Amino acid sequence: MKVDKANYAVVKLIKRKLRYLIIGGGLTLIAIGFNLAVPWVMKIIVDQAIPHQNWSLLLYSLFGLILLPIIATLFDNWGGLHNHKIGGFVTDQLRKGIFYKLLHLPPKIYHNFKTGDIAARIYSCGEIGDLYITQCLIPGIFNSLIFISILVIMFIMSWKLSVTVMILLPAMYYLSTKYLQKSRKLAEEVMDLQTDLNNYSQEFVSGLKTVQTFTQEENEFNYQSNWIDSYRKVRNRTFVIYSFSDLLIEGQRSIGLGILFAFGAYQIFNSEMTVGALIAFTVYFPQLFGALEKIQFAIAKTFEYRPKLKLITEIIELEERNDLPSVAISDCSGSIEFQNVTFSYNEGRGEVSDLNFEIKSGEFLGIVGPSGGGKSTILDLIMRFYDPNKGQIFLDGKDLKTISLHDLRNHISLVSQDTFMWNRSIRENLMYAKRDATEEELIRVCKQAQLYDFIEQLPEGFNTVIGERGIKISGGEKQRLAIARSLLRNPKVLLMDEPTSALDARTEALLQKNLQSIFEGKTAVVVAHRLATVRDADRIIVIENGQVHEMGNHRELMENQSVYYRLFNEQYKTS
Ligand SMILES: Nc1ncnc2c1ncn2[C@@H]1O[C@H](COP(=O)(O)OP(=O)(O)OP(=O)(O)O)[C@@H](O)[C@H]1O
Repeated sequence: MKVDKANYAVVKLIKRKLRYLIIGGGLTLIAIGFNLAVPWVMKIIVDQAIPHQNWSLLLYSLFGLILLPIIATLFDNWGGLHNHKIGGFVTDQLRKGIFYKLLHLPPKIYHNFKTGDIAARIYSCGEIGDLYITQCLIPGIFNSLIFISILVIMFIMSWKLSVTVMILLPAMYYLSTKYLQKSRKLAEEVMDLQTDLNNYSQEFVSGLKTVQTFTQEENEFNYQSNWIDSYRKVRNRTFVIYSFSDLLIEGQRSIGLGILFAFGAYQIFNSEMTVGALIAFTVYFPQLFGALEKIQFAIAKTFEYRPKLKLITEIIELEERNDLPSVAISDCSGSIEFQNVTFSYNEGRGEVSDLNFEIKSGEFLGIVGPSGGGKSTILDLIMRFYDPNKGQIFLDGKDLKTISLHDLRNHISLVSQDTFMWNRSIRENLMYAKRDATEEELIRVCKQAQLYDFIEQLPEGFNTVIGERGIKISGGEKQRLAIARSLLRNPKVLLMDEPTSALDARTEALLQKNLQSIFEGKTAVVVAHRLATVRDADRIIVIENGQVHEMGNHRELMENQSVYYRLFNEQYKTS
């Protein structure tokens, strides 16, 4: 079997636990030895102890017959424990590998994966380690040893009968592997369909409200039904293939045993073989077939798990950021500069181009402009979720790429449009930003974000659990919670993307009043559609089609009578 990149990753992991493999292997080999001795003892009883009425030999042999399988099982399980540890280790390492990689990948890469797809890959790690390695791969290797050992013993007992077995085996093996190839293809199909189901299930639950809003229940149900039907058909076909190979193996075994008895009897008639040897052969033969079955099973499972393993290693081997050597920054004043910055998500899509502007330390900068112009992209570039295709961004005169990512994000905090909250308590969600925050700090930031009154009314207060993605609190409360969480970090640079879009007019006005104190000593960059949010900003940048269209404070921009003036009048009229 070709060792491809995916298998190589597992081989590398197994190598790290070589001592388990050696100890487990040693113990299993001892178990194999004890097991293989059993038919030989039978031969001694039939050929020597019974004909010569040798009672002491019979007694010792009987002891052997009873004890050998028990001791073999003991060693087998002991060895199995070590193999199990290897499987567990591989599972853990693969899972940790995926989690670590996802935590460190830039969004440009992980946005290409679907949630269900990733969940399926994380689940598959357990199958690879616990099922594949412990129950297929390692037993497959040991059964190859058993297979060879039995053949050697058989040759010692009767080479003629062994040659008969050797002729039978390849023909049987060829037939079975033909079916295994078919099952490999089906396994890949089942895997693809399973991934689709995972993705769909995740989307389905999140989209239930939308389905009901647009009365699409029937269409969605039909879509699911078609999917479930095709999945069942593939599963059925897999079952038929597997059942047929079972039938094939059973048939082969029976025919083989019949031929063995016929030749064995013939050899006994010609005094070329003893009855004891034939009895031993009849015990070894099923063992030989059992070993072959397990080898076949291991090969079949290798085909089944290879695509899963490939999907896992595909994530683990993804390139992380190709950063320049970074420097730590313990303190920063918070000045930011964009120099000839051009960036696009995909070829020519979602572009911001040739951005040149400076944000002074302590300045309150507003960013406004039509939807899709590139405002959020600017914030993401400052956070280094993306890097410019051309040009540079500086923090305190240092290129962002040269600053340690950890330090950069310690000094800069982002309240994004799509705030994510864990299904945990308000306290835990807040303390996500600062693990050692005191009660006083929590209260202070919640007051600043106009959230404290709301928390005080809750029976559980800070300990209220807010549901998945914060579903149990309103959009506006979630937004204020996100602001409070960011403030807890006391960042030098505060980036806010539509921080008041979900607030009612009164709460917005209250928060607005607090902005001066919130922004004190910080550089603040606020993206807003509602121009009132940034009206008091020191400077406002108007972004249109990915470019800086105009810049100035509210009064200057109004005098300009350009895009800002138009937007302001549109809002003024509508309100
Ligand atoms: N992850 C992404 N992949 C590809 N294109 C993207 C991605 N995110 C945004 N875009 C595109 O980039 C452009 C700028 O998006 P951005 O979110 O920066 O605009 P915006 O000015 O903040 O818009 P809005 O005011 O509606 O939030 C848009 O055309 C958008 O479709």
